[in-house]
Amino acid sequence: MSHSPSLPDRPTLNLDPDMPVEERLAALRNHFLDVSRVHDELTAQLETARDRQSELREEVTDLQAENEALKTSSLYLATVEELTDDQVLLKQHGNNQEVLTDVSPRLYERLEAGDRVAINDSFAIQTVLDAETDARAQAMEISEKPDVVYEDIGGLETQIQEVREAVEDPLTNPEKFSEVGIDPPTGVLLYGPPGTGKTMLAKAVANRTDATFIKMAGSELVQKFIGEGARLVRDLFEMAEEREPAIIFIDEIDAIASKRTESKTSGDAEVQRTMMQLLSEMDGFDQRGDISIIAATNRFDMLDRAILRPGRFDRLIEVPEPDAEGREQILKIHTRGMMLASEIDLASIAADTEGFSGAELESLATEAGMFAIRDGRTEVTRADFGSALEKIENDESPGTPIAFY
Ligand SMILES: Nc1ncnc2c1ncn2[C@@H]1O[C@H](COP(=O)(O)OP(=O)(O)OP(=O)(O)O)[C@@H](O)[C@H]1O
Repeated sequence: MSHSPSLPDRPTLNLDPDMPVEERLAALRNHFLDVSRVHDELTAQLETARDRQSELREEVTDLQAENEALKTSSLYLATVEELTDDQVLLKQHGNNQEVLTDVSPRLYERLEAGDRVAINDSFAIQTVLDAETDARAQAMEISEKPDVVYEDIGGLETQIQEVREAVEDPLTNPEKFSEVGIDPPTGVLLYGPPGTGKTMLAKAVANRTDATFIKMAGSELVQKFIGEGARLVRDLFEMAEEREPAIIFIDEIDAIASKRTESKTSGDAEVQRTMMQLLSEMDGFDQRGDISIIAATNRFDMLDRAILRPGRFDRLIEVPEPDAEGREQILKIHTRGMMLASEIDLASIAADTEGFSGAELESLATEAGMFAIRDGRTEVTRADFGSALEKIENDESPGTPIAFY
């Protein structure tokens, strides 16, 4: 939309010195009138521009306020039920509570019944969710081809083998299963401590099978999108169907599938609904074709056993902390691109890092590299790894159960 109206023509004055005085005077008078008219026109245009400027300023202030509000708090989702003269009737998702709320004129103009909006604790509308900001897009991470390959994963040969059998084979050689007359596993659950490579395994199998990788974090389902969990789970499976072959990866599944707690708060009911939706999606799963589902958890002990029944997450794969050999392989992977001094023996660093996860070993290598940079070197030495170990040890809060030798 353009707001620059065309400028009036500049008045011209032709004075012939041979003209009689009266004619020249008349020409000058006309010119004066022309100039005054142009002046009035320009003044009017200036005023319009000023009005527009202050409108835009107001819009910026509104947007800044919206932006601040969005940054500061958790938001709840609601649907616009009805627009009254100057208020909006909303129905909050999750608890179906109906509220009448005031909105700024700018927002009011944008709203229609049926719109989904994010509201704060005092039911003020913070934003209207359109196609791009829809929770569905925000809650899921979709990647056509994740860039992790099996060779990037250290110390998990058995787990890689198991994941290949349980996920890769059903996608690439489904006849193997039909010939033997068995159903491939429905869901695979990877469990083990944080940072040990569970997400990497899921990404690598998606890379290998050219499947779309769709990740959703269980905690986000119930914390960030309050009232939306069940719908997002439904969307997740729909999205996978649209993009098959696909691998659905639900990280932190314990957030939606924990054993029931004693308390009966509305939060629990919401988590429960999300889990029920997941179970019903999985139960209707075998007609879905080329979709695999992998979940991960650090809290196997907390899981509701209902999700482990046959036909649900019926293949469990433990992804443990790496042993010394695993740590050496992981260090090898994460120092691949580094120039290591010849004195460095990764096996001995592996021996010194008992209790480290893959993610921690990766930070160790990065820290060692940082020490070399600080010292103006491109080659990384054994001493850099020593300093990195010390730094990580000091950064750990007291009582963190990581053993250093
Ligand atoms: N076995 C491994 N081999 C190589 N790198 C690893 C390994 N495990 C972890 N890493 C490194 O740590 C990072 C985090 O790993 P990943 O996200 O796969 O862990 P996770 O088990 O899914 O953790 P969380 O349970 O916290 O989600 C990886 O990007 C990788 O750089």
